[in-house]
Amino acid sequence: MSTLGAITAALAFISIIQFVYVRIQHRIALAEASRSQNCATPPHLPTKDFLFGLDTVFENLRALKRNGRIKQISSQHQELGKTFESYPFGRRVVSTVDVRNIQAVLSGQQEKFGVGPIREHAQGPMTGRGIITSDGGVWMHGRDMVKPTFSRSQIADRGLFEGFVQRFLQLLPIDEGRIVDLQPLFDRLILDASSEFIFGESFDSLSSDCPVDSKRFLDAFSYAQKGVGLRVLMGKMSFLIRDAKFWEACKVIRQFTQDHVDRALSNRVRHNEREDTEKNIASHVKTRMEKGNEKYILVHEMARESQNREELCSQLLNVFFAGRDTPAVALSNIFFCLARHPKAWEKIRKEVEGLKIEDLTFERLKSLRYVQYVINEALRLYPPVPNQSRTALTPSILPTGGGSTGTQPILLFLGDTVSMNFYTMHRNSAIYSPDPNAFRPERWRDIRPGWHYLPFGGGARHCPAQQLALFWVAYTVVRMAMEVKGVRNRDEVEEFVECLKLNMESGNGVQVELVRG
Ligand code: HEM
Repeated sequence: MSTLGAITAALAFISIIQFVYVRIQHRIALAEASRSQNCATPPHLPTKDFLFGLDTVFENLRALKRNGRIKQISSQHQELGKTFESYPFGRRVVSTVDVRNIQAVLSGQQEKFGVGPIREHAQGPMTGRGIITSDGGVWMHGRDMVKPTFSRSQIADRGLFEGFVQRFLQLLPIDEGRIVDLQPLFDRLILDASSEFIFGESFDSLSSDCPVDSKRFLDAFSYAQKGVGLRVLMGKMSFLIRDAKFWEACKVIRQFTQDHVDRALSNRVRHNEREDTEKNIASHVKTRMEKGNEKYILVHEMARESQNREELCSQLLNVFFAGRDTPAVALSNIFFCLARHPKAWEKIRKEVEGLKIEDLTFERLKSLRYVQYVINEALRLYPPVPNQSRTALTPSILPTGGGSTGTQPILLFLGDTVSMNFYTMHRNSAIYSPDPNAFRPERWRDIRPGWHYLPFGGGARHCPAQQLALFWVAYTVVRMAMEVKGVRNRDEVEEFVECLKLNMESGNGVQVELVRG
């Protein structure tokens, strides 16, 4: 063995000893501190590897590979209760579907929990630090920057979205007796709408001439997204991944975004010269409402709040990362259910009978009760974001889940992870009976589940784009109901095959045949 090899082996050995020592210390400290504060540990996920939990890691990876990771978590909860702990790679993860714990993490004690320790490292090279990756000041500033635009987007130009929907409808093979997978088409619809909203220029993926630089950006984005998934999995060991293409993709993404930011900043200078009489944002909004059809573009609105090129670029990429496809996944999951429940589609058709395109305002869509029930129900059963994690930024206490009765508080140490599974929580029979696993939109007539229903998250970090996303989703459902009489399932597999990338979508797509109304 060369000298270098010997030094590397020695260093690796010392690191392992150090790791083991810290783990043992951590477990002893945890047991002692728990006792002194009347806390108790929750049930453990059975493991043969008490130090590194490698069997847990491999079991999780196998479940992911056979498209069953979320179902695996659900059955672990069925076996072990609402809260349990495991030690993948030796790190403590407390998994919970108990609403009291979830509320504490996302709301009551939210300042004690963060996303930064996992996301900044994994996603930072791609998007930089911003609203999605970071905690504290960077997160708060991102939130302040996007908030006004998202609340104003409700009065945004509907005509623009209608334009995208018309292109989308033209691509549907209605009455052709052909099977179509709606999933990639929804993806293109939302990509075009979200790129227009975020960058001010649609990627035009629904038309055949998608511009070359948009295509390059998108390819780089998909590649880097996969890289981020792997980096989340590998955690601190990510330095072992040797993938030059990932870093090249990150460069392409940032360059593309910087060009848009530069344009927005120079527009702003011109805009200031023209409109230096504008006194405040409120009067600006009023002017726009009077004009009626001006567009809301995130990069322009954010350039009002900050002129820092790097910061703008990172915050924009953070938003694009969160919103590029989630509404498309929501639409796919909704149509997955509708294709299997023709009666629900009939009821939607009945509800939209007589509506015209110009009637489809934000308020009108909200008032279509059955459409709203269907959306709620599909997002309950198949939430696009089925799982969320937070890392303890300081020692903290979860209110419940510990001890033999599962009711004692649980002590968390700095660096422990809390993993919350919304998919399982959304199927709680105490809230969603009868048939919590069945698609029954009518149940929404009588239930107000509050914290038991979190497709858009909860607390300070809940989705700031919820209303905009629900508008896009409801608008598309209604426009399809105006054009299409029958959505017939043509997928031989009846049940949902889970495909977990960053979101959870149907692994078999949404294979249907469409019949004109
Ligand atoms: C149906 C579609 C959508 C769903 C189901 C959804 C779901 C969520 C969820 C569950 C969270 C919370 C994540 C957490 O707790 O860490 C979140 C956060 C976020 N979403 Fe959405 N989202 C959707 C659409 C969008 C769109 C269209 C955009 C942007 C155009 C967007 C931008 C964001 C941002 C920026 C955050 C981070 C908020 C923060 O950390 O303060 N989302 N979303």
